[in-house]
Amino acid sequence: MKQTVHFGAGNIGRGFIGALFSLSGYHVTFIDIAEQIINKLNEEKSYQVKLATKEKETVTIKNVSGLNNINQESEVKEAIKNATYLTTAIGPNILPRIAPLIARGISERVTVTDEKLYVIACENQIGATDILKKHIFDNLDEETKEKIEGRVYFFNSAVDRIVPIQDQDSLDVLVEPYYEWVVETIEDIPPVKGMKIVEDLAPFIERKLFTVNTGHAVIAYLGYLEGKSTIDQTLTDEEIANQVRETLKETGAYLVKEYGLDEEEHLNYINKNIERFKNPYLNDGVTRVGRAPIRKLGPEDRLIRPAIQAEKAGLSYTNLAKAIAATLLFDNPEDEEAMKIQEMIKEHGPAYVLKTVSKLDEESEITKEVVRQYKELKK
Ligand SMILES: NC(=O)c1ccc[n+]([C@@H]2O[C@H](COP(=O)([O-])OP(=O)(O)OC[C@H]3O[C@@H](n4cnc5c(N)ncnc54)[C@H](O)[C@@H]3O)[C@@H](O)[C@H]2O)c1
Ligand SMILES: O=P(O)(O)OC[C@@H](O)[C@@H](O)[C@H](O)[C@H](O)CO
Repeated sequence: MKQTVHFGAGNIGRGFIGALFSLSGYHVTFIDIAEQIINKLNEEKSYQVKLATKEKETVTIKNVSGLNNINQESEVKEAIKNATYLTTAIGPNILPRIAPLIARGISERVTVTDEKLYVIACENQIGATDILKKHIFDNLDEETKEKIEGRVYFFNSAVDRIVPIQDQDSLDVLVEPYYEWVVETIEDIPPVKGMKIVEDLAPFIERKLFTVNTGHAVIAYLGYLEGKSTIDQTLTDEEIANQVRETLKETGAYLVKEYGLDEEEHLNYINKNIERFKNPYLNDGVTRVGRAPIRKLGPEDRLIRPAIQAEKAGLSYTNLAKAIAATLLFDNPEDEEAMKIQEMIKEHGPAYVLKTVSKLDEESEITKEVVRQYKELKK
């Protein structure tokens, strides 16, 4: 049986990427640090992916097993040796931590086989596979780096499926019916059901990140401020729903200009995504969607990059500025990054966060607008 290795047996790992490989005839070895999930995968050897619809359709995912990357290094390296694909859905911040083990696995693999290995990071981050590749290469010797040529391939990708936080006692995963997985390559690679191949990922990842994730962030942060708990519940608030639409008009104007998208088609894409957010069966929490605000305020991420690009293109970014201001007010005590931001604001003020986290000049027009809106929202 064909083999694949997937790092991160969480929501997207089990509910999307691992499931697609299993349905394409692969045995999926999930690698994770969560001992409970790994044990369950090895005991139960299958799980259900349940659709968040009225009918609650389910698909059984078979041929799965698990390994712990902390205490099963030799087994993980063996799995990497035998795999056709190596994918991740672990969170962008974790990529540097798993890279040394992947590098050791690849180093051993290229001494025993010439078979091709395809590495794809499935994270909400522009160029995530490039970043993972850099960390892997930092852990390889010169000889291995040369050997990798023509044997190990790295493809960037965009991954889209809303998967909320799950009941931790079961391997089953509730997912929305919609999905899109876009992979950038010009190589002729082994088929995987549901994987869409493109030559240029930029319009796909930016369209996804700056529509789905920007829209999601607006709902999460404004919803949190209003004391809402889920995304669909927040969207019943007319004012917030309108704010989402206005913000997506701003990112849309940039995307249409930058990538020559058809305006009407893009408006349909926005509307389709707003409908996805309204799914009442997902029960997706504002704190999950708003998680890790330091990452989300990064210069290349869903809020800052479209604001910078809009400003450069002479387009409006006031609604994006409001979303950024709301992010600065996300004070969820259970979110480590939110707490760090709150401490920074307390000591140095909001402009300092934008300077250090988002790399925005304190005197920039975007910073001034965000700070103005921060003060308004705080009232
Ligand atoms: N959930 C979604 O709706 C969704 C959709 C598209 C993309 N994504 C992206 O997919 C990625 C994963 O998100 P998720 O929602 O599945 O998160 P998750 O928290 O459900 O899953 C992450 C998994 O990684 C594991 N992990 C953490 N640190 C690890 C380490 N050092 N070694 C091994 N395993 C480790 C965790 O135990 C967990 O099982 C993120 O980049 C996210 O942005 C998520
Ligand atoms: O995963 P994050 O933290 O980057 O973003 C939170 C959500 O917006 C995200 O997980 C979406 O549900 C997902 O990107 C939909 O494809």
